[in-house]
Amino acid sequence: MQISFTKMQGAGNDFVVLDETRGPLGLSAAQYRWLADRHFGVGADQILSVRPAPQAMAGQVDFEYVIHNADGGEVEQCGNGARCFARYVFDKGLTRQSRLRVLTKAGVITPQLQPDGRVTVNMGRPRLAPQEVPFDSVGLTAQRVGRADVWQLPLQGVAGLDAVQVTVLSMGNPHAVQRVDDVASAPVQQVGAAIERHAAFPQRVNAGFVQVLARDRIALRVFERGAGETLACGTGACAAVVAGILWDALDSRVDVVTRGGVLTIEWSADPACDVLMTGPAETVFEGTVCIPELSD
Ligand SMILES: N[C@@H](CCC[C@H](N)C(=O)O)C(=O)O
Repeated sequence: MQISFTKMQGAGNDFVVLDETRGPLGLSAAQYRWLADRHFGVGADQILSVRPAPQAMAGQVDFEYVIHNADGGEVEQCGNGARCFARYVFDKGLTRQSRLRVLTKAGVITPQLQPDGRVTVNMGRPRLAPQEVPFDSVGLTAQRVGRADVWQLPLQGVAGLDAVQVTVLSMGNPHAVQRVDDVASAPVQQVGAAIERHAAFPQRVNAGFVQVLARDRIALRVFERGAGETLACGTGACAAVVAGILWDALDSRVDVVTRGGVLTIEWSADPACDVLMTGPAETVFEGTVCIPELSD
């Protein structure tokens, strides 16, 4: 099957974007994996499928978008992807609105194109209750840091560590955030992979490593569920800032320095309030590709 695609990136987190506004392409998980493969396919951290608003929600949302990780699994939310999505539908002439209501698996988000080319997305409220992550805290102990629970997560000797301390929350997708002294030398690969598949996270988890540089600036690396370490993770940046504010280590507007660029996150510290994320979203190239017949 031959398909057209657009390659995009937001702070170096890269995407293959597929236009499914005229009907679903019906790709299998193996075909998503193939598209994401950097050696045999196009190469991406995630695949974004752009769909029309479902009929039952016409008038309430403008579009729907579906996210698949590089491992082929469908997931709930993607911050950098949400910005690329908004840039894509506007630049392709699929809408003339600069503010959109977009249905995702985790609910409705509202991206807004900014005059400087960046995109701000209202990512909704953070979900802090363990069952909403989901996070199975049975048998684990927590300590209170500021207003956050910091859980002792056993690792059984991964990277020489018995346990790591994480704050757990959902931005529509699950995150476990830990504070480190030096993010550059943090064992993100080994510890991130162990946290991603830790038994306490029944749907696996994205693992964030945060170095607090100032009350309005952090450095962040994220080992993403289903994709490994990426150059930036938008929901990971939101989760890190929410955790840092709850630890009383950050103010309400924070620049997040990732390996691929800077994202600005705003949150008022009220759990009922939404998190705002602002950052870049750019098209890299367009192409067509012949996808092999692959089933799972
Ligand atoms: N890169 C994304 C997050 C993509 C999904 C994530 N790997 C998950 O499995 O939840 C972002 O920018 O938020």
